[in-house]
Amino acid sequence: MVDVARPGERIPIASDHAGFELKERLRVVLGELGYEVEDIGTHSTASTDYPDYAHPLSQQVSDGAVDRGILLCGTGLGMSYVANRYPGVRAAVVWNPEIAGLARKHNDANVLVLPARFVSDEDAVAILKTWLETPFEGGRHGTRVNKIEQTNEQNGAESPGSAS
Ligand SMILES: O=C(CO)[C@H](O)[C@H](O)[C@H](O)COP(=O)(O)O
Repeated sequence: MVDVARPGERIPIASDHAGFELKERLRVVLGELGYEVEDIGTHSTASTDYPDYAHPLSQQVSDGAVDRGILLCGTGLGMSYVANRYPGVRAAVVWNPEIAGLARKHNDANVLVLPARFVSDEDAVAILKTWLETPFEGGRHGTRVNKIEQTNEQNGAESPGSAS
């Protein structure tokens, strides 16, 4: 589980070419909010492959080198596919501030994924601030989050077809 972001915290951010311009905007906002931004790239609008940027950021979050990270691509989907393959990563594609809050409150999302071609700069900033500042609620949600990476057997669920 991750706490709300703290001033001075190192936060990696990465995008493909479709998310580059919004990444540049959010880098400035993160700096203004007092965070240490690690820009993994990409560094232009030249066509790139999103996994090349999602993998290094997700590995850092999975390893515990950082508490959280931010990914951007056109739809957010490709970045989220990659990030959620990493143990301990809970990457949420978010397109409005309400979902940003719920991704933190209910899902303890530690990677924010923005669909850069489908959100305005204004909404993206509101989403980012909500995600950084909203605590996880724990309780029943903690029970559920803990089950994400457990197998059916560990969860005590009956395997499909096991009913006698
Ligand atoms: O999620 C994606 C791919 O699954 C992103 O939307 C990419 O940014 C998008 O596919 C890039 O498309 P392009 O036509 O190569 O610019």
